[in-house]
Amino acid sequence: MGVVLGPNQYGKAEIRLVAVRRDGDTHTVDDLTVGTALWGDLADTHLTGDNAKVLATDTQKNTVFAFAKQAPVGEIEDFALRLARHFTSTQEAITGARVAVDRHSWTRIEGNGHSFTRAGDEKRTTAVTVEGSRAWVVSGLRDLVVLKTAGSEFHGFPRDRYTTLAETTDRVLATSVTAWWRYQGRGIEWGESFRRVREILLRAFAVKHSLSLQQTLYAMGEAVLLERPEVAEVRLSMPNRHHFEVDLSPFGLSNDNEVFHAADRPYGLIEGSVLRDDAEDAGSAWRALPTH
Ligand SMILES: O=c1[nH]c(=O)c2[nH]c(=O)[nH]c2[nH]1
Repeated sequence: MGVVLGPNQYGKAEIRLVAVRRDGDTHTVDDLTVGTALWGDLADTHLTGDNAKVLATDTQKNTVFAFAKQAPVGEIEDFALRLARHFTSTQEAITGARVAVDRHSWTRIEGNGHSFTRAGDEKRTTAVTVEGSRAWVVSGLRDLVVLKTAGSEFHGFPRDRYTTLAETTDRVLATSVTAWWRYQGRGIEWGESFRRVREILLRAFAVKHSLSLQQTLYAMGEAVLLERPEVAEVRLSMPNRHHFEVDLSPFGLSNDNEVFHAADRPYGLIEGSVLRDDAEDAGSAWRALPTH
């Protein structure tokens, strides 16, 4: 029997970077979590411990901080592309790099140039992969929590001996959306595209009369692809945040779809991707994409 080294990569995960830019008393905060991953000719370190080709993960972390000083962070896609290209172009052994960035948003406290409030849990994300002269960009968002109190049904599912779930034609539908979308083409306005895709996802969630969260997922992905030519594929992960009608009959009260127990676990987890049938090949776009 022989043993060989399989696919591998290494980098620094969850680098917490906060960069403040000051324009007089008007300050801007870039609050990012950055992850790097490099791959290439790295058999030696695994097989013999020879580290001659291993750019230390500590150096990768330092590079992220230094880049934030040397130029404004700007759009997270551009920041990630600059870093990934730096690693692949300066280290001969490194043939590929993925840089993932989450942006945590801060909202200015009205009337004050240097005080902020955390805008909630939602994060804007990107994961950029560079191999040689090629680059792939997968951007998205995480923890966008949405809820609707009408326009959601769930029925017609099989009833076997273990089924207790009641059919419903009027339920509360809630989820925390994680979305990734893969870009194709050139000259993309990252910020504008992000804002438009986010709007489209929200509108589709709100407007689509839902017979299942799966149907809503497809409608959300489809809406993005119909309106945004720069997007080749959308992947969605949506936990079903169940809202169970509480039985108030022990208290002599009726419950006419008004009072719910919002259960946090377990939850249904509905995931899927929607793509153009003529999408550009995904190449290495999804390689090593962090899914947490
Ligand atoms: O939209 C839903 N999809 C399911 O697959 C499912 N399963 C379940 O118990 N409730 C729901 N709701």
